[in-house]
Amino acid sequence: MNQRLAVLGAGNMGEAVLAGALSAGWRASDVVATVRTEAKAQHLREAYQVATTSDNVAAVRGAGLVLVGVKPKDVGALLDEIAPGIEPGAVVVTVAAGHPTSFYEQRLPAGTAVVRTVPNTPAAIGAGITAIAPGAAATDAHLEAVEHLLAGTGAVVRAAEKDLNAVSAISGSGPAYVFYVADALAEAGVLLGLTRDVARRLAVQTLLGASRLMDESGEHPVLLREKVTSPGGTTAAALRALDDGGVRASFLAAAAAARDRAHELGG
Ligand SMILES: NC(=O)C1=CN([C@@H]2O[C@H](COP(=O)(O)OP(=O)(O)OC[C@H]3O[C@@H](n4cnc5c(N)ncnc54)[C@H](O)[C@@H]3O)[C@@H](O)[C@H]2O)C=CC1
Ligand SMILES: O=C(O)[C@@H]1CCC=N1
Repeated sequence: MNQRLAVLGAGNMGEAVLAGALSAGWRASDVVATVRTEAKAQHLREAYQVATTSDNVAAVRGAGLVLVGVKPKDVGALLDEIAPGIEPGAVVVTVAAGHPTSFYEQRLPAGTAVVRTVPNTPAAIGAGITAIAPGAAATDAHLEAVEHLLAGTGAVVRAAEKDLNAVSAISGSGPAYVFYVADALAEAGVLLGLTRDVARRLAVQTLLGASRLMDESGEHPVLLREKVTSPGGTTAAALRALDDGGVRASFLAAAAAARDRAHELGG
């Protein structure tokens, strides 16, 4: 498989993967990204010195790695468009939610290796986590090539394809849950009379510090929570209010809703 990379749809995720590939050592001269607007093309050329085009078929010709970065609703038409241009031996890597690898295999030349991935937006700063799963024709060597492609975006884990919609519900959508909590915490500070600026800084730095503490200490979140929660103290009063509000149950329902929606998007 050659090292030429075609990124089809360089939006939030496509651009993050592109940036990660470059930071992992990919040569900009080996990358082409497809775009729909000249403004986006100019941004990509200036920020990354990669080639850009609006022609998906031209982009996949000569590419050993093809990244599908469009929305789930646009994947089918894109695959029909590029199928005649796919190089023998190319690996098609997708970030799109929902569609199983069989959806790609039915539309691409017989025997095309497909690797389905679930990334998340912290990939843009090299702090993401991506789960990858092979389609029917993808070998261990193909998975290793995708791990190399994604190395600059953060952690990469292998998963069974049947679990990818659950992964999407936890880590794919997860950053949105965290931003939701950050916003709610900051608004709570405003309710208590803090300025918006101070409330936002307190919320963001608290999430950052707590995340680093979980990571660096390796301690279970329950133990860390207990260390904050003095018997009869303020945190216990707050946690009771969260439980009364059904927050834990809401997270369970939210994850199940995201998993089910991914299944729907996959047709
Ligand atoms: N945003 C996220 O947190 C995550 C997104 N995903 C998946 O990543 C995919 C992309 O999502 P985003 O990057 O957020 O969307 P986005 O809308 O930012 O990016 C999609 C890009 O594809 C372009 N595009 C659409 N049709 C095209 C075509 N035929 N040829 C070339 N370019 C085309 C659009 O102009 C846009 O720039 C989706 O399938 C989504 O399910 C997966 C995990 C996380
Ligand atoms: O909301 C979505 O559909 C995509 C998939 C996971 C995160 N964002």
